[in-house]
Amino acid sequence: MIFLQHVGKRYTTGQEALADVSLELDAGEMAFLTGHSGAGKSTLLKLIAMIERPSRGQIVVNGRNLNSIGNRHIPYYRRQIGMIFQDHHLLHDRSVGDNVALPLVIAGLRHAEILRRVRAALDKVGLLHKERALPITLSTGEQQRVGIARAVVNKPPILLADEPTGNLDPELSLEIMSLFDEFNRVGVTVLVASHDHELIRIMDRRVIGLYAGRLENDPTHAVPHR
Ligand SMILES: Nc1ncnc2c1ncn2[C@@H]1O[C@H](COP(=O)(O)OP(=O)(O)OP(=O)(O)O)[C@@H](O)[C@H]1O
Repeated sequence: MIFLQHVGKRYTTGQEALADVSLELDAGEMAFLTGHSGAGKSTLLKLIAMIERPSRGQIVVNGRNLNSIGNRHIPYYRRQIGMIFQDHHLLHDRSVGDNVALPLVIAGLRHAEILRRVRAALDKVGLLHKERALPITLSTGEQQRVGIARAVVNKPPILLADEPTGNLDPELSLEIMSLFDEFNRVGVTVLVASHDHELIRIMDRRVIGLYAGRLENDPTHAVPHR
C-alpha cells in the first residue's frame, strides 16, 4: 500500500529531516511511528500526504509513484488520505457539521449525500448530537474527534495522524486510539506518529522507530545506544 525507497528530505533551510528511509506498510496494516522530537515523524507523514516532496528516493502509494504526480493533481491524490493533526485545524466560525462536511463540499457531492455522510461520520465518533454546535463549545477531546470525523468522512483507505493525542489526558487518548483501531479493523491502513510510549504499548501494533531521520532498526546504520 505504502512503499518508501531510500527516501531523503532536506528542507530549503538546509535541515535534513530524513536521511535514508525505506519501509513498507501493507494495505490494512496499522503502525505507530515513534522517535525523538525532530526525528522526522511529521516530515515522513507530510511526504506520504504530498504536503512536502522528497529530495531523494521514491514513494509509491496504492501503486502510484508520487514523483509522477504533478502539483495540479495533488488534491485528487489526497482524496484517498485522511489527515489528523494534534491541533485539529477546525474552522471556528462553522458548525461541527459544516467542518466535517468540508472535504465533501470540495469534492462536489450533492447536499443530501453530504448530510448523510456527515451524520454517519459524526455518529462513528459519538458526536451526532453536536452537529449544530460550534467547535469552541466542545471539549478538546471532542474537538479532536470532530477532526477525525472530518478525516474519515470521504472514507479514505489511508489514515495518517500526527500526534493526535498530544493534548489529551491518558483516558481520552485511549479513546482516540480505539477509534483508529476500529477504522483499521474495517480495512483502513493507519499510520500514527506518537511519542506516547505507554499508549503504543497498550495498542500492541507494529512500531516503526525513527532516529535522526533514519529507521531505528536499520541494520546498515548504527544507532547510538540510549
Ligand atoms: N518546514 C520546515 N523547514 C525547515 N526545517 C524543517 C521543516 N519542518 C521540519 N523541519 C526540521 O526537520 C527535522 C524533522 O522535523 P519533523 O517535524 O519531521 O520531526 P518530528 O519527529 O515530527 O518532531 P516532533 O515530534 O517535535 O514533531 C527537524 O530538525 C525540524 O526542525
